Amino acid sequence: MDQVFIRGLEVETVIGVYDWERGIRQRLLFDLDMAWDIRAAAAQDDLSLTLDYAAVSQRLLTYVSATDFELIESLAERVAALVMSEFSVPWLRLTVTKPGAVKEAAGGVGVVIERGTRSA
Ligand SMILES: Nc1nc2c(c(=O)[nH]1)N=C([C@H](O)[C@@H](O)CO)CN2
Repeated sequence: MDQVFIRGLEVETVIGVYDWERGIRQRLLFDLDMAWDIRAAAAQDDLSLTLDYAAVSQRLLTYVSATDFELIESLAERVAALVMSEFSVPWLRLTVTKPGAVKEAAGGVGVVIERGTRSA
């Protein structure tokens, strides 16, 4: 299964459960692996036949920066649904990392979700 990916997309948004988090913006990182058969685009060297990672990135920057969820789980579900419906992605794996949430966790903390159907 071919994939188009995005790594370490940084977005600042309102996110968090606690009162002190509701009035600030915090940095989140998004990693996305998205199923896409790239053969037609490669054969014709044509961007319109593939999944445009720049377009997906821009959409996520716009969407996420305007949200204010408490849980990263809630945000992850919305982002996955948006990417699948707006870009016709049949399967994805999404990692949302909240880098500053646990200071002792050097690599950040977060969630990983997989949604959709992954073909062979
Ligand atoms: N599984 C989760 N655990 C926690 C979350 C979350 O969104 N998902 N959020 C918090 C707080 O907002 C925390 O990030 C503040 O430092 C705690 N645990």
